[in-house]
Amino acid sequence: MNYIKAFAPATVANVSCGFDIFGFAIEEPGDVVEIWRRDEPGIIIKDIFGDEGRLPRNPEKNAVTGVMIHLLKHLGITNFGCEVALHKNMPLGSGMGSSAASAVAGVVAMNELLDCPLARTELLPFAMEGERIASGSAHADNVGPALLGGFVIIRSYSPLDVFSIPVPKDLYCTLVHPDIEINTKDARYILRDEVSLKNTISQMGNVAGLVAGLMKEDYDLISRSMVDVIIEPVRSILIPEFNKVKQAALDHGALGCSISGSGPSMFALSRGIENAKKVGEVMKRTFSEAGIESSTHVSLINQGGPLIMEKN
Ligand SMILES: Nc1ncnc2c1ncn2[C@@H]1O[C@H](COP(=O)(O)OP(=O)(O)OP(=O)(O)O)[C@@H](O)[C@H]1O
Ligand SMILES: N[C@@H](CCO)C(=O)O
Repeated sequence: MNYIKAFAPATVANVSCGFDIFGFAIEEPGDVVEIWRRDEPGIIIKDIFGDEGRLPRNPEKNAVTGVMIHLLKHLGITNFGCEVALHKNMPLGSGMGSSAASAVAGVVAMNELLDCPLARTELLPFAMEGERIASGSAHADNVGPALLGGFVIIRSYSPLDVFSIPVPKDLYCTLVHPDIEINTKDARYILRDEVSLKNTISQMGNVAGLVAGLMKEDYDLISRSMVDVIIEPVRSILIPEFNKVKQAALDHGALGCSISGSGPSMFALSRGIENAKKVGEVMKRTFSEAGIESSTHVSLINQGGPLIMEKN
């Protein structure tokens, strides 16, 4: 094979109470990566579209190619050469798993170009290295769902233990991205290292409730469990109008609403597409009343993850 074009989706990490351990993928948007094999060894970034010239062109510093370098090294391949084009279809520092979508599309495309020496699940540690390049932390709650699809749980980081759980068929996500930027690195830096026993107990109850609610298709339990007493109170101060937007979503039928990843995007879960759309409209309107432009995506939970769009 000489050419591969691959897609990987945006993701919602944390899902309220599950900091660094819960995430799910949505259907659109997502990043697209193209790779062309070439005769000389070495990876070259040929083009990046949609980043306004802001992303690193050095292959080691860009998540999309950094993961390819890690994969080739692991496989002991030293004489391989290719050119890479990245189509960025989501904003940087968005909380939509922008760096993760690039990393997953990159590692999946490279694995395909090499005739799939590794199974999809085995690509996860390499995709996580893309997150380390982007934010200094190799968290898996964006790359896990972008790679595997579905609602993903990271039970343990060491050893890595990651799996998907079923979700109700009529569960929709509304993702609203206000036109501001927050870097994951900064949003992690402001978190406290210590958590009180009281908050730990609340959070554990909600984590267990959310998993059970999703698996039992119990919408009320999902709703009661979408509470984050540890991270959201600290990070929400970085998002203008957070409390108003959240309240508007809840008042209009959302099961729950919180920060997507490290923000500034906010997500809500709703039962049925009509509810999810209505929730999106009020969230957007509430941002807009404060003079903040935003974009909205309404989607089922993406069960498929990445796609090979073309190969030859
Ligand atoms: N291919 C890439 N796509 C996006 N960001 C990248 C990429 N490669 C490197 N980066 C760097 O990663 C940083 C953005 O990553 P960050 O994790 O903050 O944003 P995000 O992926 O949108 O957020 P989140 O993980 O909260 O959803 C930027 O500083 C950017 O320069
Ligand atoms: N779990 C990570 C996700 C970043 O998108 C964080 O919240 O920092």
